[in-house]
Amino acid sequence: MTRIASLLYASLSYVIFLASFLYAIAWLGGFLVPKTIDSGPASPLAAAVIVNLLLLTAFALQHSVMARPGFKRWWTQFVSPPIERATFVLAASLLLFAICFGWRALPETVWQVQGPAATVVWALFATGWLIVLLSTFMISHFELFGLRQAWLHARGRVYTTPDYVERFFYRFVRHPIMLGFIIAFWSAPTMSVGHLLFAAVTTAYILVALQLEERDLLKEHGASYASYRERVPMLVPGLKWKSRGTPSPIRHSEG
Ligand SMILES: C[S@@+](CC[C@H](N)C(=O)[O-])C[C@H]1O[C@@H](n2cnc3c(N)ncnc32)[C@H](O)[C@@H]1O
Repeated sequence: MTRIASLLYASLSYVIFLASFLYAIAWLGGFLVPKTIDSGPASPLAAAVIVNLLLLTAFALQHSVMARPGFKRWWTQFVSPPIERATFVLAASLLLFAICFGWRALPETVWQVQGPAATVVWALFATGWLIVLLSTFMISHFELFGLRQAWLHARGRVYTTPDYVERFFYRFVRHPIMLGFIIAFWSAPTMSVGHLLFAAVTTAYILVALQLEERDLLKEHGASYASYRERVPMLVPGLKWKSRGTPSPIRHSEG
């Protein structure tokens, strides 16, 4: 691909990501969009669960496989490195749309909160998504979504891998993006069976995916990431929850 074509491809992939991200917020919140998590024709319980689990598994597999360094090394024999991340983002966004449109509704209510409590839950829903969005800027938003790589290539600059960061939310937890997702996924004033299935499966997937991500981060950043892992909790601010993996050779006081 030429440099300009790569940049256009990455930009298009970013626009599709933005559309899928906004759609997913409205889909989960049950507002503004034609198809939401609880809308659509009724299906038998077993069929709905199987279809929904298959959709979530496709998304999880794409994310976990395509994000691994070994896969990237193999994959970049066929896809040019400056658009590798944009291709990951495009695949993830299309699968997110597939979840939104393919999801079989299971609208029976599991729990419901009303009045001021519902307002609090909506505020948590908004806070979760805001944490996700802000956290992407605290690491590197444009790197995460593949634009920085294509931009550097278009300008003829050498690509440099960004270092891991410990600023802002990353001072309090190591995975604020995933924390934001978990808050948003569980914050539903009316929790349906389908929404509960979605929240439970995605939370379980996040906990597994974080083990894989941290294993890669440890390999890439070595002792400095091991030290960060010892000092900063994984997901819950103030709660030191040790991840499994290589213990750090460095001793640090808890803080
Ligand atoms: C979808 S982001 C999720 C980041 C993090 N797990 C979170 O929940 O905030 C995944 C990318 O973030 C990168 N990453 C994770 N922690 C990071 C940190 N502290 N600083 C910079 N990049 C980080 C990983 O290398 C990976 O490419």
